[in-house]
Amino acid sequence: MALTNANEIVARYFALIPAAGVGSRMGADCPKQYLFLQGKPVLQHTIEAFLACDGIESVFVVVSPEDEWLDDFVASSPKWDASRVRFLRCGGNTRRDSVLNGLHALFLECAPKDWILVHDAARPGLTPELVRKLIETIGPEDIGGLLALPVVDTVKKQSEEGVQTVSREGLWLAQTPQMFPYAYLMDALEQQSDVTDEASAIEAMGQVPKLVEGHLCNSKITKPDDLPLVELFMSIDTGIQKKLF
Ligand SMILES: Nc1ccn([C@@H]2O[C@H](COP(=O)(O)OP(=O)(O)OP(=O)(O)O)[C@@H](O)[C@H]2O)c(=O)n1
Ligand SMILES: C[C@](O)(CO)[C@H](O)COP(=O)(O)O
Repeated sequence: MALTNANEIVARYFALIPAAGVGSRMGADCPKQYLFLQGKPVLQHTIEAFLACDGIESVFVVVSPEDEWLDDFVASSPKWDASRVRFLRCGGNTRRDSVLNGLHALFLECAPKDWILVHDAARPGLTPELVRKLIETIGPEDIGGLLALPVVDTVKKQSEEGVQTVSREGLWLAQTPQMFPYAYLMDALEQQSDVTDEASAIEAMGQVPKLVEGHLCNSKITKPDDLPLVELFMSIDTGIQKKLF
């Protein structure tokens, strides 16, 4: 717990990276977080995006207890300070289970109001600028929020009745990080087991997460075609990306 000189509790920022998926839609011979982009594993890019942010106290990576690639990954990664990067072998059957198990594992490290930035390992194009933008946009009066992209294309909904055009007004595509206070997030995920992201659990508690515009460079690697797209964004000079915000 951080205290100011006046003994006031200062909320800290931690990154929690769910990296315990198998990448079934990618269909690779290893989980997609261990595939290489720009000469580095996807997971290393994601970790380093947070390490480049001074305000991030530590990065916790949740992997599967059965993960057989982690040891080689650690051996070939930079020798990160153990106080800044920690691997937690507590991944679960769903992304929500992995995140909740990770939060439980941090019970003795995090104070209730510490901010947890949950970020998909499969989003390696995250930039420090986007992390800072999220942190700076969410104030102490907010329950928290997430990076997201406003929908700019016409939206079609396909059903047994056929295809309908639905209004894009107010529609956003959720990204990550999704940033919420440690205790509130853990409580929300305890109560909501069938959610695909943290913000859904917070919404189910009657709260309104803040939507902060992200960027396509922060797209999730899900299928094989996503790899060259994300890699292309990684090759764009960061200066240009800064101008895009
Ligand atoms: N049980 C799970 C499932 C997913 N994830 C993580 O959640 C993020 C987003 O999930 P997704 O893109 O669905 O990854 P996978 O579950 O690996 O992919 P798939 O659904 O294609 O199997 C990924 O970083 C993934 O590693 C996790 O930590 N634990
Ligand atoms: C959390 C997320 O990336 C927000 O869009 C998305 O819900 C993850 O979905 P997935 O099916 O677990 O990839």
